[in-house]
Amino acid sequence: MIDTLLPTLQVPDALEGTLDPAGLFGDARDMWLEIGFGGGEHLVGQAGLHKEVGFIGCEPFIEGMAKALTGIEAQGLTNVRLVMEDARPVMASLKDRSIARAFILFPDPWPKKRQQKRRLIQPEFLVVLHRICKPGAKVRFATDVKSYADEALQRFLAHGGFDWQAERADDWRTPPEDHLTTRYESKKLGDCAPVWLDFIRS
Ligand SMILES: C[S@@+](CC[C@H](N)C(=O)[O-])C[C@H]1O[C@@H](n2cnc3c(N)ncnc32)[C@H](O)[C@@H]1O
Repeated sequence: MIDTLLPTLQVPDALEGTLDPAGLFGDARDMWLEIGFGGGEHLVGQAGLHKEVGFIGCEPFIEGMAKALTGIEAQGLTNVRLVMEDARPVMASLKDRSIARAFILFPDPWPKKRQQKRRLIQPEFLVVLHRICKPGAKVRFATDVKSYADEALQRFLAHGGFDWQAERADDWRTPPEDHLTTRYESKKLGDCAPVWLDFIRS
């Protein structure tokens, strides 16, 4: 059931591959997705700047959800739906080519070698991300962990359906002009300055 009154979204398993997110807002607007929005600073900030766009944010932790809801209410935003869940089943529920932009900002770094298999950016994750993104959709990945930056870049390019955005490929250490700083990013916990990888879904 999709709750259109509260800015939250429940996704039943039965919707696999069929949920058209544009329908959440009753029109054919572009839909942007943020995976692991943390406290929601970036999600809420972008939603305030782009009221014509519909946003879906996935974050399994209740503290982040509560923070984002507070921000949504404070700004009176009506263009955001939050899902308090692992993003992967949510992504699996979405229709092909239904997302115009996706953000994966400072995902859990799992820096130790034995933990790295838990990282979000896996080949099978990229298959689903590619399926749900429209051709030409922008996908932004950021991390401040060097081994994750290297691994994610290799995996995006190995997929074959994501082109590294040319102007950003020359300048991956400069925050993109349209970026809004996140809480985790400000903590500077990683082992390198943030790396910004912007891809275009081919
Ligand atoms: C390191 S924090 C970064 C949060 C935020 N993007 C920021 O930059 O402040 C990573 C976030 O991803 C969330 N997360 C981890 N696994 C996830 C998953 N499978 N789906 C959605 N969110 C996830 C965590 O709960 C956490 O809030």
